[in-house]
Amino acid sequence: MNKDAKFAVLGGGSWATAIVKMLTNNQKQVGWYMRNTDAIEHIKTQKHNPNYLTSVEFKPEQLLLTSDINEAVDNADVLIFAIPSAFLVGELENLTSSLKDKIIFSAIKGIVPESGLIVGEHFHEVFKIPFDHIGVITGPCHAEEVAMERLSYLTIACADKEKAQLIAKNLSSNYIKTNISKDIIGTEYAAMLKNIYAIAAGIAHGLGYGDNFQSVLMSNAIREMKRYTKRIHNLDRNINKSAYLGDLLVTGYSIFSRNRMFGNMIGKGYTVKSAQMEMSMIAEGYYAAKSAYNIKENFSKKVKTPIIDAVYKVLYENKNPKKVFHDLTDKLD
Ligand SMILES: NC(=O)C1=CN([C@@H]2O[C@H](COP(=O)(O)OP(=O)(O)OC[C@H]3O[C@@H](n4cnc5c(N)ncnc54)[C@H](O)[C@@H]3O)[C@@H](O)[C@H]2O)C=CC1
Ligand SMILES: O=C(CO)COP(=O)(O)O
Repeated sequence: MNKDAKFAVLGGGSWATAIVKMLTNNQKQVGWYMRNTDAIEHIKTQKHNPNYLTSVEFKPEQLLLTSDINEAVDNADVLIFAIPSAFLVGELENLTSSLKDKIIFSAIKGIVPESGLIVGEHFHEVFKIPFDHIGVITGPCHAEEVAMERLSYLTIACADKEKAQLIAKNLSSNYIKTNISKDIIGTEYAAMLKNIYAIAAGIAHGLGYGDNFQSVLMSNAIREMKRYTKRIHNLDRNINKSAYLGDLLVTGYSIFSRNRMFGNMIGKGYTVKSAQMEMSMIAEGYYAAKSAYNIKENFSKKVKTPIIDAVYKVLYENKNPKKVFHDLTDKLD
């Protein structure tokens, strides 16, 4: 593993901006691909992303900004994808450069809707990237708190420990601590599932349920996550670790969570469409609810997922949230 590996971040949203900030603490130069050419010009002249985490100041000479995905890929060894899952396939359609020998890390917390695969699996299946060249960057970590340099912990999962250590080292700083993990499948599924549970927490809040119920919801959510991830990939994992329970809690409770915010609007009576239009950011759990529901419907041996089912009914079957959550309360303990 080349210790001088060059990094590129792909994406122009809040998480990509936060990751670039973390990397610039350790790398002389970081590649940064985003579609928006106006934003690129703004970063070059005004030193900050005009649309996301505007308080984060960059040194433009440290950034290799480009709106050409191939240029970013060609100039880097390690590619960190932070494009929302719903737009990943569209972005990858522009790719003509080879991904062979590249190390691909996903910071995306979702399922690729077109393939129904988590991002690592998608790169493995579609681009034939070997699993030891694929990894996951997960939280609990909100981009907004990285911008404020509030102490945060990341988990870096990869089958190849050396690669996980390299990524961890390059993201670390006085406000970022890192753990490494081998559970690439489990951490990725957990990161996708917790977004659905955060939507549930938001709906419950919007409907007027209080903290007492929220804690029961979260307690049931972690058990549901454990059952689901075990059925997907039966590994002896400690579901109480930060990458699983920690990420569920921060997304379920934080004021920065877009998934919770989205759910809250639904609980308050917004339609799905109007809630999405109201938000200038992505709630991955909206897409994940459909994919996670469809995946588990195809499990040969059924797994009990009352919370995913409830969110799916509200978002995709246009069922009344009040009635669905009333029914859900009888299924929790
Ligand atoms: N924001 C956070 O704190 C964290 C986010 N993540 C994950 O990072 C991924 C990216 O999310 P954020 O950066 O937070 O999103 P965001 O909501 O901040 O930004 C959305 C991004 O999507 C782009 N976009 C919008 N429409 C598009 C289209 N049609 N085609 C291509 N791109 C389009 C926007 O230009 C923008 O770059 C998600 O999977 C999210 O779950 C993971 C950990 C923390
Ligand atoms: O993954 C996250 C925190 O770890 C971000 O969650 P939201 O997308 O709900 O803001």
